[in-house]
Amino acid sequence: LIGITVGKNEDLSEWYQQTILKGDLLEFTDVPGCYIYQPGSYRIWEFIQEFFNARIRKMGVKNCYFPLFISEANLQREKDHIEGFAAEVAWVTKGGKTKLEKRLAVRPTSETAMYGFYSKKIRSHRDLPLKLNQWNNVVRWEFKHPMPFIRSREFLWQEGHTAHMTEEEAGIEVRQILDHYASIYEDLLAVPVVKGKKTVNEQFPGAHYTTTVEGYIPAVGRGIQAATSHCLGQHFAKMFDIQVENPNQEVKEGEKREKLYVWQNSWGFTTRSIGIMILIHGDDKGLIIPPRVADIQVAIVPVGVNAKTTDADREKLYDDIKNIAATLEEKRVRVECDFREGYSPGYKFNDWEMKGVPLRIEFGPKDSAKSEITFSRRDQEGKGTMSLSDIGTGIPKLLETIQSDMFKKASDEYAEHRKQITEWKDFVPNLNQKNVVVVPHCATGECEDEIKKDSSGQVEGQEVDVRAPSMGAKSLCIPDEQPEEIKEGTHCINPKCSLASVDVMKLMP
Ligand SMILES: O=C1CCCN[C@@H]1CCCn1cnc2cc(F)c(Cl)cc2c1=O
Ligand SMILES: [Mg+2]
Repeated sequence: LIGITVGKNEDLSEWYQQTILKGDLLEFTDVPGCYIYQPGSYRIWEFIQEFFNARIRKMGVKNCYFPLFISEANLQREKDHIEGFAAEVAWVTKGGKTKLEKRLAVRPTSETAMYGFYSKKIRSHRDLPLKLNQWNNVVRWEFKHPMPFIRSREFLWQEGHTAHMTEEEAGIEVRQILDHYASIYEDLLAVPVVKGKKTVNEQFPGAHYTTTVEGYIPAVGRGIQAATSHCLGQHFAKMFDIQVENPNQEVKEGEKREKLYVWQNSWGFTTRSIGIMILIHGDDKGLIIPPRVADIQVAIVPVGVNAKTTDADREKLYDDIKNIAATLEEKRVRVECDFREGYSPGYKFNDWEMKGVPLRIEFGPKDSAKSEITFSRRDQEGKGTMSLSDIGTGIPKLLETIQSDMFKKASDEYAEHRKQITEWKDFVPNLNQKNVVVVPHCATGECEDEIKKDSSGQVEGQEVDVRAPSMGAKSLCIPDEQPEEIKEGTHCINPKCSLASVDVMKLMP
């Protein structure tokens, strides 16, 4: 088992592929864009599910499951919703040898699979709010170059779909969910994100507005969409006839109540999050898994055992190691004792490093004599020691320190590469320095397109975006956190923009 043979900054996509394969997270198949999620990555997905399920349960969201296949009639219910997506839809046209009367779409997202049911289920305002979520897989027949976790033809996600009496109530939930998404990234995956709103160009056409959390991949030098929470407005309610009588209307005897369309939200978080975590935290030795999502948080490797070691001594050493593990497990630390025969400690160290295990403990006769352990953090060079009597409190604390140090390192790097500029002359050069920029912008679509055009060709030398060849700078979001004041008369970053002054700053990759 050899280590990663290429540097992360030398050849990112080769590094990434070796890191996820040798880290036993994922395996390729003979179907392009479809991957095997090995236990290592599926366990991370389970941590995310456990965390998010607890949050949404408190909000009254219930999990459910809708069919994988969507009739063409249903998919077509919302024309402009899918006209831009038609090329991505995968179809089933045969059952065995039998050609299907009507072909069936494999769900690319479940609005059209769910909202016919919503129309039936929601009869009166008393049926509101309706809040359903499903954990499932979706298929989108992407033609851009696939990248494991980041862009695949099939991926796992959760998709939440809610219906509310008012726009205000819907708006509150959109933001609550976005905060939970930010919390999954920051508190679980140690990945910093910027919360904001998508511009009209970048939002999902079926939405009233789209909020988003945007990550940043230092190795690529570009931002990445990390999760979205949309308010769909009444758009789908009109399409699927989801309406209730107005409960607040004053009506005279016998007068009919007016009907109101419900306000809907939909929100999604995908396995792309695992790829983002790998790309941000990994180093030249491969994976680094944040302790809160590490299946194995501590690997204990016996050292100083050799041919001269008597069986009795080795048994004694192994018993001591089992006691160390028991002490840690009592504190709910996830431990693995590596008693594999026939492998050197060095081999084992390399193996656990490639699997990204955040903390390694070595224990041998010398440590035993001093009643201490020797430890190595995966996120930092060097070794430390800790007396056996302290490990029950010291190791859990050390794991929490590793978690927060990983987050701080990534946050500092994101902040370092997020430049606030106001002059067009600084725009392209900053992209070339792997920065994302916060710029004054008029927020019009035309202006955005012009900037994209004016920053694509000229950006030679910019790292090729591992996700897709750079098509120029597209906007990531209008950050919630706006600079305290934007000086009066500040001009849109686009020198050709005809508007006099602007009042928003936008994050551009
Ligand atoms: O992003 C989310 C969160 C979770 C629920 N859905 C929304 C909107 C999804 C947009 N979108 C995204 N991709 C799509 C691809 C398709 F082939 C078709 Cl037919 C539709 C879509 C599509 O509507
Ligand atoms: Mg897409």
